[in-house]
Amino acid sequence: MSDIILETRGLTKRYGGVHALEDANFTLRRGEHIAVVGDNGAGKSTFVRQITAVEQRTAGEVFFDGQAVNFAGPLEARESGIETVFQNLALADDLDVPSNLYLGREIIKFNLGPFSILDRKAMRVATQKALDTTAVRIPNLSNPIRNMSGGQRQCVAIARAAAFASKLIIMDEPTAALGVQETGQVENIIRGLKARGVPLILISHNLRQVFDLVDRIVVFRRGRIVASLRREETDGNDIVSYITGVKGGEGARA
Ligand SMILES: Nc1ncnc2c1ncn2[C@@H]1O[C@H](COP(=O)(O)OP(=O)(O)OP(=O)(O)O)[C@@H](O)[C@H]1O
Repeated sequence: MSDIILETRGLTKRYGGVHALEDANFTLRRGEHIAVVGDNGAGKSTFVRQITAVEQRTAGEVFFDGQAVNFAGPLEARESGIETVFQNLALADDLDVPSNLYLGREIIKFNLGPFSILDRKAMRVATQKALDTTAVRIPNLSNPIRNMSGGQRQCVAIARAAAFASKLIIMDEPTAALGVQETGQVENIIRGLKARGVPLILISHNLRQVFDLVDRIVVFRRGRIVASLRREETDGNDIVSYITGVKGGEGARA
Protein backbone atom coordinates (compact mmCIF):
# COMPACT_ATOMS: atom_id res chain seq x y z
CA MET A 1 0.00 0.00 0.00
CA SER A 2 1.37 3.39 -1.00
CA ASP A 3 2.24 5.91 1.67
CA ILE A 4 0.34 8.58 -0.31
CA ILE A 5 -3.39 9.06 0.30
CA LEU A 6 -4.00 11.99 -2.06
CA GLU A 7 -2.12 13.36 -5.04
CA THR A 8 -3.03 15.95 -7.64
CA ARG A 9 -1.13 16.38 -10.89
CA GLY A 10 -1.56 19.46 -13.02
CA LEU A 11 -4.89 20.25 -11.37
CA THR A 12 -6.35 23.28 -13.13
CA LYS A 13 -9.63 25.21 -12.93
CA ARG A 14 -10.61 28.18 -15.06
CA TYR A 15 -13.83 30.12 -14.84
CA GLY A 16 -14.02 31.69 -18.29
CA GLY A 17 -10.93 33.89 -18.39
CA VAL A 18 -10.25 33.59 -14.64
CA HIS A 19 -7.33 31.23 -13.94
CA ALA A 20 -8.43 30.26 -10.43
CA LEU A 21 -6.16 27.21 -10.16
CA GLU A 22 -3.14 26.45 -12.35
CA ASP A 23 -1.15 23.24 -12.55
CA ALA A 24 -1.42 22.26 -8.88
CA ASN A 25 0.87 19.35 -8.00
CA PHE A 26 0.15 18.29 -4.43
CA THR A 27 0.86 15.22 -2.31
CA LEU A 28 -0.60 14.24 1.07
CA ARG A 29 0.76 11.26 2.96
CA ARG A 30 -1.27 8.96 5.19
CA GLY A 31 -1.60 10.49 8.65
CA GLU A 32 -0.16 13.82 7.51
CA HIS A 33 -1.78 17.16 8.39
CA ILE A 34 -1.27 19.89 5.79
CA ALA A 35 -2.33 23.54 5.98
CA VAL A 36 -3.26 25.33 2.77
CA VAL A 37 -2.64 29.07 3.12
CA GLY A 38 -2.75 32.05 0.80
CA ASP A 39 -4.26 35.47 0.29
CA ASN A 40 -7.94 36.05 -0.51
CA GLY A 41 -8.63 34.75 -3.99
CA ALA A 42 -5.41 32.69 -4.15
CA GLY A 43 -7.30 29.55 -5.19
CA LYS A 44 -7.47 27.57 -1.93
CA SER A 45 -11.21 26.85 -1.95
CA THR A 46 -11.14 26.21 -5.69
CA PHE A 47 -8.43 23.58 -5.11
CA VAL A 48 -10.57 21.80 -2.52
CA ARG A 49 -13.69 22.02 -4.69
CA GLN A 50 -11.92 20.19 -7.51
CA ILE A 51 -10.80 17.38 -5.19
CA THR A 52 -14.28 16.89 -3.72
CA ALA A 53 -15.96 17.36 -7.12
CA VAL A 54 -18.18 20.24 -6.08
CA GLU A 55 -17.19 21.38 -9.58
CA GLN A 56 -15.62 19.57 -12.49
CA ARG A 57 -11.98 20.43 -13.10
CA THR A 58 -10.70 22.00 -16.30
CA ALA A 59 -7.61 19.78 -16.45
CA GLY A 60 -5.35 17.56 -14.39
CA GLU A 61 -5.58 14.36 -12.42
CA VAL A 62 -6.57 13.41 -8.88
CA PHE A 63 -5.38 10.18 -7.25
CA PHE A 64 -7.02 9.07 -4.03
CA ASP A 65 -6.00 6.01 -2.05
CA GLY A 66 -3.98 4.64 -4.95
CA GLN A 67 -6.52 5.19 -7.73
CA ALA A 68 -7.19 7.87 -10.31
CA VAL A 69 -10.57 9.35 -9.37
CA ASN A 70 -13.07 11.54 -11.11
CA PHE A 71 -15.94 11.81 -8.63
CA ALA A 72 -19.32 12.67 -10.11
CA GLY A 73 -20.05 14.95 -7.12
CA PRO A 74 -19.37 15.58 -3.43
CA LEU A 75 -21.55 12.67 -2.34
CA GLU A 76 -19.35 10.24 -4.22
CA ALA A 77 -16.26 11.81 -2.65
CA ARG A 78 -17.86 11.36 0.77
CA GLU A 79 -18.77 7.75 0.06
CA SER A 80 -15.13 7.16 -0.83
CA GLY A 81 -14.05 8.34 2.62
CA ILE A 82 -13.43 12.08 2.17
CA GLU A 83 -15.29 14.27 4.67
CA THR A 84 -15.35 18.02 4.08
CA VAL A 85 -16.33 20.87 6.37
CA PHE A 86 -17.18 23.81 4.13
CA GLN A 87 -17.48 27.45 5.13
CA ASN A 88 -21.26 27.13 4.77
CA LEU A 89 -22.00 24.24 7.02
CA ALA A 90 -24.72 22.19 5.38
CA LEU A 91 -26.52 21.45 8.63
CA ALA A 92 -30.30 21.01 8.75
CA ASP A 93 -31.63 23.78 11.00
CA ASP A 94 -34.80 22.03 12.12
CA LEU A 95 -33.16 18.75 13.11
CA ASP A 96 -31.45 17.91 16.39
CA VAL A 97 -27.79 16.99 16.76
CA PRO A 98 -28.04 13.19 16.23
CA SER A 99 -30.22 13.67 13.14
CA ASN A 100 -27.66 16.08 11.75
CA LEU A 101 -24.76 13.78 12.47
CA TYR A 102 -26.51 10.94 10.68
CA LEU A 103 -28.06 12.98 7.87
CA GLY A 104 -28.00 10.76 4.77
CA ARG A 105 -26.60 7.75 6.64
CA GLU A 106 -29.25 7.10 9.29
CA ILE A 107 -29.11 3.94 11.35
CA ILE A 108 -32.16 1.88 10.35
CA LYS A 109 -33.87 -0.34 12.94
CA PHE A 110 -36.01 -2.13 10.37
CA ASN A 111 -37.84 -1.51 7.12
CA LEU A 112 -41.62 -1.60 7.06
CA GLY A 113 -42.70 -1.79 3.45
CA PRO A 114 -41.58 1.46 1.88
CA PHE A 115 -40.88 3.02 5.31
CA SER A 116 -37.69 2.84 7.33
CA ILE A 117 -37.84 2.94 11.10
CA LEU A 118 -34.80 4.78 12.43
CA ASP A 119 -32.88 3.57 15.43
CA ARG A 120 -32.92 6.91 17.25
CA LYS A 121 -31.47 5.49 20.44
CA ALA A 122 -28.46 4.03 18.64
CA MET A 123 -27.94 7.33 16.81
CA ARG A 124 -28.14 9.30 20.06
CA VAL A 125 -25.67 7.00 21.87
CA ALA A 126 -23.24 7.07 18.92
CA THR A 127 -23.56 10.85 18.67
CA GLN A 128 -22.73 11.30 22.35
CA LYS A 129 -19.75 8.99 21.90
CA ALA A 130 -18.55 10.96 18.88
CA LEU A 131 -18.89 14.24 20.76
CA ASP A 132 -17.15 12.78 23.83
CA THR A 133 -14.08 11.96 21.74
CA THR A 134 -13.98 15.60 20.63
CA ALA A 135 -14.53 17.07 24.11
CA VAL A 136 -17.29 19.23 22.62
CA ARG A 137 -20.00 20.01 25.18
CA ILE A 138 -23.53 20.31 23.80
CA PRO A 139 -25.93 20.60 26.76
CA ASN A 140 -29.03 19.26 25.04
CA LEU A 141 -28.68 17.02 22.01
CA SER A 142 -32.43 17.20 21.26
CA ASN A 143 -32.28 20.92 20.65
CA PRO A 144 -32.77 21.82 17.00
CA ILE A 145 -29.54 23.09 15.47
CA ARG A 146 -31.32 26.41 14.84
CA ASN A 147 -31.17 27.20 18.58
CA MET A 148 -27.42 26.78 18.87
CA SER A 149 -24.64 29.33 18.77
CA GLY A 150 -22.42 29.68 15.71
CA GLY A 151 -19.62 27.98 17.58
CA GLN A 152 -21.75 25.04 18.70
CA ARG A 153 -23.01 24.57 15.15
CA GLN A 154 -19.50 24.58 13.81
CA CYS A 155 -18.45 22.04 16.43
CA VAL A 156 -21.34 19.77 15.42
CA ALA A 157 -20.33 20.01 11.75
CA ILE A 158 -16.73 19.23 12.58
CA ALA A 159 -17.63 16.45 15.01
CA ARG A 160 -19.77 14.95 12.25
CA ALA A 161 -16.90 15.03 9.79
CA ALA A 162 -14.45 13.73 12.39
CA ALA A 163 -16.79 10.88 13.32
CA PHE A 164 -17.14 9.66 9.75
CA ALA A 165 -13.84 10.61 8.13
CA SER A 166 -12.45 7.26 7.26
CA LYS A 167 -9.64 8.29 4.95
CA LEU A 168 -9.33 12.07 4.68
CA ILE A 169 -10.83 15.19 6.19
CA ILE A 170 -10.79 18.62 4.59
CA MET A 171 -11.67 21.79 6.54
CA ASP A 172 -12.15 25.14 4.84
CA GLU A 173 -11.53 27.83 7.47
CA PRO A 174 -13.22 25.93 10.30
CA THR A 175 -12.54 28.55 12.97
CA ALA A 176 -12.89 31.78 10.99
CA ALA A 177 -16.15 32.74 12.72
CA LEU A 178 -15.42 31.32 16.18
CA GLY A 179 -14.48 32.78 19.55
CA VAL A 180 -11.33 31.83 21.45
CA GLN A 181 -12.88 28.98 23.42
CA GLU A 182 -14.66 27.43 20.46
CA THR A 183 -11.53 27.75 18.35
CA GLY A 184 -9.72 25.80 21.07
CA GLN A 185 -12.35 23.05 20.88
CA VAL A 186 -12.00 22.73 17.13
CA GLU A 187 -8.21 22.63 17.44
CA ASN A 188 -8.57 19.80 19.95
CA ILE A 189 -10.70 17.88 17.47
CA ILE A 190 -7.92 18.34 14.93
CA ARG A 191 -5.34 17.02 17.43
CA GLY A 192 -7.61 14.02 17.99
CA LEU A 193 -7.67 13.35 14.25
CA LYS A 194 -3.87 13.47 14.20
CA ALA A 195 -3.74 10.97 17.06
CA ARG A 196 -6.13 8.69 15.12
CA GLY A 197 -3.94 8.97 12.03
CA VAL A 198 -6.64 10.62 9.89
CA PRO A 199 -5.00 12.86 7.25
CA LEU A 200 -6.14 16.48 7.10
CA ILE A 201 -6.12 19.40 4.71
CA LEU A 202 -6.79 22.58 6.68
CA ILE A 203 -7.44 25.86 4.90
CA SER A 204 -6.65 28.62 7.38
CA HIS A 205 -5.67 32.28 7.48
CA ASN A 206 -4.51 31.87 11.09
CA LEU A 207 -0.76 31.29 11.02
CA ARG A 208 -0.54 30.75 14.79
CA GLN A 209 -3.02 27.90 14.37
CA VAL A 210 -1.23 26.53 11.33
CA PHE A 211 2.14 26.41 13.12
CA ASP A 212 0.49 24.83 16.17
CA LEU A 213 -1.28 22.07 14.32
CA VAL A 214 0.14 20.85 11.04
CA ASP A 215 3.15 18.98 9.66
CA ARG A 216 3.42 20.82 6.35
CA ILE A 217 2.33 24.18 4.94
CA VAL A 218 1.40 24.61 1.30
CA VAL A 219 1.18 28.19 0.03
CA PHE A 220 -1.04 29.28 -2.86
CA ARG A 221 -0.55 32.55 -4.72
CA ARG A 222 -2.60 33.64 -7.71
CA GLY A 223 -3.87 30.13 -8.37
CA ARG A 224 -0.48 28.42 -8.11
CA ILE A 225 1.27 26.42 -5.40
CA VAL A 226 4.38 28.48 -4.67
CA ALA A 227 5.75 26.63 -1.62
CA SER A 228 5.39 23.36 0.27
CA LEU A 229 7.38 23.44 3.50
CA ARG A 230 7.69 21.29 6.60
CA ARG A 231 6.66 23.26 9.65
CA GLU A 232 10.08 22.98 11.26
CA GLU A 233 11.92 24.27 8.19
CA THR A 234 10.01 27.56 7.97
CA ASP A 235 8.55 30.38 10.05
CA GLY A 236 5.80 33.00 9.91
CA ASN A 237 7.88 35.61 8.04
CA ASP A 238 8.92 33.07 5.44
CA ILE A 239 5.31 31.99 4.88
CA VAL A 240 4.07 35.59 4.65
CA SER A 241 6.78 36.25 2.03
CA TYR A 242 5.47 33.38 -0.06
CA ILE A 243 1.85 34.50 0.43
CA THR A 244 2.55 38.06 -0.68
CA GLY A 245 5.37 37.40 -3.13
CA VAL A 246 7.50 39.97 -1.30
CA LYS A 247 10.93 38.65 -0.27
CA GLY A 248 12.94 39.09 2.93
CA GLY A 249 10.20 39.50 5.51
CA GLU A 250 8.95 42.71 3.85
CA GLY A 251 5.65 40.92 3.44
CA ALA A 252 5.30 40.51 7.18
CA ARG A 253 4.26 44.14 7.32
CA ALA A 254 1.80 43.78 4.44
N1 LIG B 1 -17.65 30.35 -9.44
C1 LIG B 1 -16.70 31.22 -9.79
N2 LIG B 1 -16.80 31.95 -10.94
C2 LIG B 1 -15.83 32.80 -11.29
N3 LIG B 1 -14.71 33.04 -10.60
C3 LIG B 1 -14.55 32.35 -9.45
C4 LIG B 1 -15.53 31.41 -8.99
N4 LIG B 1 -15.10 30.88 -7.81
C5 LIG B 1 -13.90 31.46 -7.56
N5 LIG B 1 -13.58 32.34 -8.53
C6 LIG B 1 -12.35 33.14 -8.61
O1 LIG B 1 -11.25 32.25 -8.51
C7 LIG B 1 -10.21 32.82 -7.75
C8 LIG B 1 -9.86 31.90 -6.58
O2 LIG B 1 -10.93 31.94 -5.64
P1 LIG B 1 -10.97 31.04 -4.33
O3 LIG B 1 -12.31 31.21 -3.71
O4 LIG B 1 -10.52 29.67 -4.65
O5 LIG B 1 -9.86 31.75 -3.42
P2 LIG B 1 -9.48 31.47 -1.90
O6 LIG B 1 -8.00 31.35 -1.85
O7 LIG B 1 -10.26 30.32 -1.35
O8 LIG B 1 -9.92 32.84 -1.23
P3 LIG B 1 -10.52 33.18 0.25
O9 LIG B 1 -9.39 33.05 1.21
O10 LIG B 1 -10.94 34.60 0.08
O11 LIG B 1 -11.65 32.24 0.51
C9 LIG B 1 -10.67 34.20 -7.35
O12 LIG B 1 -10.18 35.12 -8.29
C10 LIG B 1 -12.17 34.09 -7.43
O13 LIG B 1 -12.75 35.35 -7.71
